[in-house]
Amino acid sequence: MTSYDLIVLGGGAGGLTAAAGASSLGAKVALIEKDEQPGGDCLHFGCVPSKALIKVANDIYKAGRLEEYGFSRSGHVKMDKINERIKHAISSIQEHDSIERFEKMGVDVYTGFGSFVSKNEIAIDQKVTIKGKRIVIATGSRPMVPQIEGLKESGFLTNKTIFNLTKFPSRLAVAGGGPIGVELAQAFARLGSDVTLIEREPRLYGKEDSDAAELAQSLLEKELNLRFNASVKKVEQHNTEKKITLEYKDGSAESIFADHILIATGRVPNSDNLFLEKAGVKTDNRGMIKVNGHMQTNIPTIYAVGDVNGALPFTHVASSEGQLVVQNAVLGLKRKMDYANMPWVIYTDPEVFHLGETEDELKSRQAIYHVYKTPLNEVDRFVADHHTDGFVKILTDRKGYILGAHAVGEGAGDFMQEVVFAKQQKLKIGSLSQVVHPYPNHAAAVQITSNSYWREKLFKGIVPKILKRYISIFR
Ligand SMILES: Cc1cc2nc3c(=O)[nH]c(=O)nc-3n(C[C@H](O)[C@H](O)[C@H](O)COP(=O)(O)OP(=O)(O)OC[C@H]3O[C@@H](n4cnc5c(N)ncnc54)[C@H](O)[C@@H]3O)c2cc1C
Ligand SMILES: NC(=O)c1ccc[n+]([C@@H]2O[C@H](COP(=O)([O-])OP(=O)(O)OC[C@H]3O[C@@H](n4cnc5c(N)ncnc54)[C@H](O)[C@@H]3O)[C@@H](O)[C@H]2O)c1
Repeated sequence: MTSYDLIVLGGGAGGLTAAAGASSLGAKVALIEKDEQPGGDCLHFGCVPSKALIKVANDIYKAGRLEEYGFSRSGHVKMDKINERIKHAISSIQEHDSIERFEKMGVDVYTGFGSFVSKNEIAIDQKVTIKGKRIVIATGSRPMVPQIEGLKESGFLTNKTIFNLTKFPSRLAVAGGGPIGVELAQAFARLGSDVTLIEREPRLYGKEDSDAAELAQSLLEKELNLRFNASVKKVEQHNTEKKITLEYKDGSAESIFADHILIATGRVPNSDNLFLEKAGVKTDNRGMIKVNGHMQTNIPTIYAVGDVNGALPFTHVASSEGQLVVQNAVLGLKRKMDYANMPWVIYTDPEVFHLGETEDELKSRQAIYHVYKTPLNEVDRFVADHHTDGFVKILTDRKGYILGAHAVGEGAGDFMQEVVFAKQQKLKIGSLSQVVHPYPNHAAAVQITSNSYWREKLFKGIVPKILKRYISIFR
């Protein structure tokens, strides 16, 4: 039986980072991936195809605005051309995640389904068994499909199938208003679909700061048919269309009609079928493999990273956890994950940026905090661009240390990055004021927000009194 320093189960964002990192340090590493090509959900069915689709959708939508300047636009979306763009993005990025590249790094790549035989042995397709001193579970998650009458019989889409449509859906129903639901609903609406988004809760962007959620939702309302406090009760196929019966929390019902229904109601971890019980690894009642801050499961030599551990289901989180595991499992360090500095972005247009605590979270822990907020109509570049929907909001403690930062705005996912740096480096908000921003860039929104910290400091309290006195003496 071949023995390894590290076996990595799953070749997505988390697993690939762990395998590459461990191998670069000289460890003997095995990577097991069930699909033909590594890359995981993000590359094949998630971030990459969705962002390729969003780009096309936004380009087409914005081209429609050219009518304001006397241009005219006509025609229909060609699904095959969109699919080509998506496939091109996937195949170009696939090169970084290819089996060949990992083999060149010295990693032994096994293609097959891995499952536990014991706490240090993994069987691949129940044919070959390999041994590992340490094992990393990085098997990701899959769509959670609720039990809905007639859904399976009528057929439905998930993120695994929506990027392969051959015919453009003129009417699309989307169940679930989380990041997957809102991003794809807006993209299809901008391509020309009549989209109805069905959300069980009373609002969208449930994990976002209330100000950001409220604004982003009000903007989406202009493009989508939104149904709140509603879930899908029944789906019936009538010739080429689906009749979708919605049930509201107040007991009322409504029927809508669509060509397709996308299910985006959450995720389930890929922890079943791994025979975790043979290794003694425990999961919680949702099947998430619970880990401590060092990413260790209840069996200290077995680690779990990425969506499967249920912490934060994002690609950059899976990669950061994979990096940390290399330090702990290969170098024997005791590093801990720092989720407080983990940003995320919902790529609707405008984008919604999130870092650290929201104002609601600060209120509920009765923290003393300050709010510095700039609407984008006070930022020259956004005014010139005619993109003033949005704001930057930075929340600090009494001393000016950043507790949270939230923004809505075109490009917010990029222009807010300097706040992530400042928070991670434990810098005060005032330090962002001292960074020179070339006029008139978008990130100036951050500088203007931090300037208000200085204004408050200089023009309130004891400082203005001292200053006045000093100037009068100086005169
Ligand atoms: C539509 C969509 C859009 C998204 N957009 C973003 C985004 O913009 N930004 C962002 O940060 N996140 C985004 N995400 C989330 C992101 O895709 C996930 O958080 C990320 O892929 C998690 O990485 P992972 O390594 O945990 O799992 P995955 O990337 O899913 O990798 C798990 C791998 O394990 C393999 N596997 C599973 N079981 C076994 C087994 N028993 N044996 C062998 N191999 C196995 C799978 O085939 C897969 O390749 C998006 C998700 C979706 C669905
Ligand atoms: N831009 C990004 O970084 C990005 C994009 C897409 C996905 N993701 C990641 O993938 C994860 C999964 O995304 P998701 O949107 O599938 O899940 P989610 O759990 O974040 O959202 C699911 C939504 O569906 C609603 N819902 C659940 N059951 C329902 C029902 N029966 N009827 C109507 N609504 C229902 C929930 O209230 C929730 O709002 C996200 O949490 C996110 O971390 C990230």
